Amino acid sequence: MQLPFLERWRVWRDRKLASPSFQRWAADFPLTKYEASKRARALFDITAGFVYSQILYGCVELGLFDELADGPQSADELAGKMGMTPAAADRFLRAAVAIDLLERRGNGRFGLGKLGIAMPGNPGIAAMVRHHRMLYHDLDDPLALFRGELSETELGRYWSYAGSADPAADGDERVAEYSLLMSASSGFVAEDTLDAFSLNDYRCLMDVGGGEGRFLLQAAQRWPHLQLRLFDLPAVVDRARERFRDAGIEDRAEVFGGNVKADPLPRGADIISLVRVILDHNDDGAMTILRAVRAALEPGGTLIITEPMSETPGVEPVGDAYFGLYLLAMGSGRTRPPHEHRAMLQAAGFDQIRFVRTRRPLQTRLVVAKAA
Ligand SMILES: CC(C)=CCC/C(C)=C/CC/C(C)=C/C=C/C(C)=C/C=C/C=C(C)/C=C/C=C(C)/C=C/C=C(C)/C=C/CC(C)(C)O
Ligand SMILES: C[S@@+](CC[C@H](N)C(=O)[O-])C[C@H]1O[C@@H](n2cnc3c(N)ncnc32)[C@H](O)[C@@H]1O
Repeated sequence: MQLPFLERWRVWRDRKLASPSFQRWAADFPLTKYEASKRARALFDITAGFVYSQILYGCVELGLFDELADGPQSADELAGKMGMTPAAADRFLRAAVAIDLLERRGNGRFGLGKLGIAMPGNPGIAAMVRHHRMLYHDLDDPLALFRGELSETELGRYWSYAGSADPAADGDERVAEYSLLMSASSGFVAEDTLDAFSLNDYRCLMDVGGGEGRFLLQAAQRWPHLQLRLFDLPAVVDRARERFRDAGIEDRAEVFGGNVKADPLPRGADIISLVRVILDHNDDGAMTILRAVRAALEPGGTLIITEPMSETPGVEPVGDAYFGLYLLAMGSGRTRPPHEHRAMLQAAGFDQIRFVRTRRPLQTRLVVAKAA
């Protein structure tokens, strides 16, 4: 069959672009050389990505960002703390400078660079970086992961509920680690969501899959009239209860332990939140959760879903490449594009579905819906 004209033109163009002689020409020609070098650099950075990640990991493991937050130091001063010879320390520090984690200062000293500067104030990022060792391990043979040839993955073990037939039976030690990581990293998600959507007109917020309660703690601070409820697996809610006690809000915050896929949710909240919850579940599980939420709301009650999504303009690699592979390694769930969220919400009995702009769509996107 003859291809349409546009397709034939694309085939011709791609053959041309693929040829090394054209690439050499394009790298010299004034009108194409900027784009040519941009593309070469982008492919190089993808190739080198793991190396850059390991440098970041090394900085975090060595506590370099906190160490240098108090002022710059030389390689000689840092070498002992890094457990390296001064020459090795110098090589490591130069590598970190090259990717903007650190910066050269006067007298051969090293300080925080324009990317590293964000690290000391955001300990959640360091926790995230550390736990990526498991992901790198699971991705050692990416095709084996896609072909389902790995009998077990490190991330699957870590996120115990992901592969568990009865997640509510999981013990304390299995949930402690991931709950802490989520709590440490939930700052941006909670802040950006609550800045984008006011809860001023609501009476009772129930956070389903609320982890250690960081989202509710932030909501409690902003809206002192709000009653709070947290629903999560039994071993997780024990940790949330402690947090609420420490924050002195135990009289406003009730906790409920259970399995959202099997147990009915308590009724009475006029708004329910699902924060980084739906993406963890395959379509059947996600629909079960949405239906359980619908059943817990009166008609007109509100649901907010806040999580990273697929097909997010400007940050496409985060939804599809990063979380796509992360969730595959975890053993369940996927990021979904907005139109799939909409269709699932409609099928679960919601209407007036709207997407609300968030500050950093890379971290989280927000959809609001009403129980029909
Ligand atoms: C000074 C002049 C001339 C100009 C100013 C220039 C300027 C604009 C400077 C800005 C400086 C500044 C304020 C920088 C701030 C930087 C920040 C806040 C950086 C934040 C970085 C955040 C990162 C790297 C977050 C990473 C998050 C990750 C990897 C999240 C992973 C989440 C996972 C794995 C979640 C799992 C949950 C599950 C299981 C999927 O449900
Ligand atoms: C990715 S974490 C998000 C935690 C928190 N919302 C946040 O953003 O930091 C997913 C949460 O859902 C909870 N969860 C997973 N499966 C569940 C189930 N079947 N029933 C109740 N909670 C569940 C987990 O225990 C965990 O706290």
